[in-house]
Amino acid sequence: MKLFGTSKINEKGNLSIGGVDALELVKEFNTPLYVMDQELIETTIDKMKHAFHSTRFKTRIAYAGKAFLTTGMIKLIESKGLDLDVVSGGELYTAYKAGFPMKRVHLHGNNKLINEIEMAVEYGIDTIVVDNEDEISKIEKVCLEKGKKQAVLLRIDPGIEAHTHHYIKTSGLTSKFGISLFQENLIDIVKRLNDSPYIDFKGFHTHIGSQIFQSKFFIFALEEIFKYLDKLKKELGIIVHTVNMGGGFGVYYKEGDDPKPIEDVLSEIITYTEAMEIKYQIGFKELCIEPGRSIVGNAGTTLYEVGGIKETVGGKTYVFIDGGMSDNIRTALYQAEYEACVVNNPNDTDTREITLAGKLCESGDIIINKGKLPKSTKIGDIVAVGTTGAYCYTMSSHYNRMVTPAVVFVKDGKAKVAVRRENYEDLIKNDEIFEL
Ligand SMILES: Cc1ncc(COP(=O)(O)O)c(C=O)c1O
Ligand SMILES: N[C@@H](CCCC[NH3+])C(=O)O
Repeated sequence: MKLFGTSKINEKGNLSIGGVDALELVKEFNTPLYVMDQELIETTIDKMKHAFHSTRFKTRIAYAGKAFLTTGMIKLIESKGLDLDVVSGGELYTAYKAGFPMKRVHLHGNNKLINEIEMAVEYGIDTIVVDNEDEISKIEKVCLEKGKKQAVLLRIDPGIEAHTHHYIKTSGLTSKFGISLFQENLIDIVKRLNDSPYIDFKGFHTHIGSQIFQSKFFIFALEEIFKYLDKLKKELGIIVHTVNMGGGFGVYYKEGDDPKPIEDVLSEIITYTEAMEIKYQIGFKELCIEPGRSIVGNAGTTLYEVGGIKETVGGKTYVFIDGGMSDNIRTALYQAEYEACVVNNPNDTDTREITLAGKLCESGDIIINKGKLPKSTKIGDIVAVGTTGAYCYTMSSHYNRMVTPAVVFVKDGKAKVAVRRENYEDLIKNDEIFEL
């Protein structure tokens, strides 16, 4: 398993993360356990901030909370000076309760509920990213009622087909997100936003998908947007303040993945935008991005205990773990691939092909298909699965009434609980006993 950040093999030959032996983490916090390498998150953010910088325009990085969000994570994001992208009332409320500055919050969603728009306007968040025409009337109505004006970006779909899994593409002519750049009445929508007394139209947003390795797709998207900004300025005299490029920067999951260092991708985007700005002279002032996975993905490791090993007559070897698709649905949903190791034997090269399977009542409850673990792997061993920092905790479920694992942050030899492990009482706390 490729190790990132502070993960290493310690003097006892065990995997350690943030200076804490993974076996000690298991003793204290049990399994399954999500472990987040705090230092790696912090250094990744620092690298991004350093690379995503221009002397020609302002830059902002908003962390996409959907990747991994807890109150502690929000505090970390705040301390690092990033903005926050939220996509529901629940995420917005978490940010509000965590004391995150609302002037650094951006709200997304293709079907924002009236009460979510009301919360956003009331809290005084920075930007609502308008996803479709119906939403404009909703925002205007809320602003009229509250006597406020709301800054918005319009999410456009530049029709760029990035090479990533079909389910995590968000651009293309049939996408559920945003308004196509090729939609005939786009210009009328822009005019409507620009003329609305309740709306401060700031510019455009786009997000072409997730886990994208080739930076050329971001460049293609930027090119389409800048061409459109030029047209807007020439035809309507509208000068756009902000362009938000979304997130989507790919990370390493398994052998063969070769993402460009994030700082190189971001520098490329800056260089290209500076060139576009010089070429078109459209007077825009601010470039934003919204990375999620590239901030937390490699920083997460999930620890499980092996409960059984089964050799099938068909020649497949299953290693059963005490979690599964309830804590990581990505393999079932996107055919995601991961690497794993046995925590007290991470470098053993005498391996065999295994299927790392969960304990849920579903044949597709697999974390790793065709993985490798030592032949010596046995019941009671602790298995670590790498790069589970993004979209695992946040996509966890209670299927089969599984409890959500604890999340711990590790740094400088200390582990801190970010989310306590659920217990069976938590599972029934909202159930009502009604008369039959
Ligand atoms: C609008 C928007 N912004 C940002 C992100 C974050 O993407 P990623 O985690 O791939 O950086 C997403 C998720 O794909 C998204 O839909
Ligand atoms: N949840 C997806 C990516 C995020 C999609 C959000 N637009 C994944 O795990 O890869």
